[in-house]
Amino acid sequence: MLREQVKKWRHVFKLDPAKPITDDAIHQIATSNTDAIIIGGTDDITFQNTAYLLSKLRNYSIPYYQEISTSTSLVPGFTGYLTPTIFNTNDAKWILGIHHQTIKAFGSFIPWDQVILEAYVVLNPDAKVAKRTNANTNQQISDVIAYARMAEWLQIPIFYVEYSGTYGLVDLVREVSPILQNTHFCYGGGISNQQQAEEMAAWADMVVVGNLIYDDLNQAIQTVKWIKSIKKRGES
Ligand SMILES: CC(C)=CCC/C(C)=C/CC/C(C)=C/CC/C(C)=C/CC/C(C)=C/CC/C(C)=C/CC/C(C)=C/COP(=O)(O)OP(=O)(O)O
Ligand SMILES: O=P(O)(O)OC[C@@H](O)CO
Ligand SMILES: [Mg+2]
Repeated sequence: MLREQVKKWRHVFKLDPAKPITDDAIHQIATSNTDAIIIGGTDDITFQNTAYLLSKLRNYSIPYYQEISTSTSLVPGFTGYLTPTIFNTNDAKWILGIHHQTIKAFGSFIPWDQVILEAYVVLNPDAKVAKRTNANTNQQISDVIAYARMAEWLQIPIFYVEYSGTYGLVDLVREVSPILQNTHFCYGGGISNQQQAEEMAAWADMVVVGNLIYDDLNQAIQTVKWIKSIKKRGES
């Protein structure tokens, strides 16, 4: 089951189809010992730019997942599909509304064993994803803990604390960490150096590195060893 594979991920790179990247950079990412590559972003994601990245990644044995942000950019051929639901918005369309429309359109063609739900809590008010989804980013730690409990209750495979574009609150990640037992705890946002990578890896099950790929590829590649060398919570 893909869902069981995903729960083993410790380090993941997120490639943005809207950003140019060289074949050499893709090669370095795909052979970096990361656990998986996610392809996704908020703006300017198209079938064409997603299919282009998929065509490059097909040369490698690493799992590659599409994180679906629009139904028109869905591309067949990925190892699996990550489907976000935004917990901290009042706008129902980003919770399960667009999902309903997409499921209605695709009907029996959906490969359900490849589709994995991610419960997002979006916390950087300046991120495009926060603006797009009308996220209520002004959350207390106790609010995020309650969202984490909901993800466990609903048996959602991934709980994603998303600070896209900025480094988040370690205290928040530390306090949410023990709540999640069966749901995989993902942190993403602003990882750009060893200290940040290690701090978040101590509490999150999985850390996502995105922008650093485009800002400083060599440093991004190093995050794999930094994150994987840290024992995560509960490990002796
Ligand atoms: C044939 C085939 C491939 C079939 C597969 C069909 C399939 C998998 C169906 C699944 C059905 C389903 C449930 C689909 C969901 C459809 C959908 C579009 C849902 C909406 C998802 C959603 C809430 C999107 C909001 C945006 C978002 C959360 C994007 C995720 C990526 C992300 C957080 C990027 C970070 O963005 P940011 O850094 O802010 O911005 P930039 O990177 O652009 O700067
Ligand atoms: O791009 P950064 O800030 O590294 O964030 C990674 C990921 O969580 C974005 O969805
Ligand atoms: Mg981004």
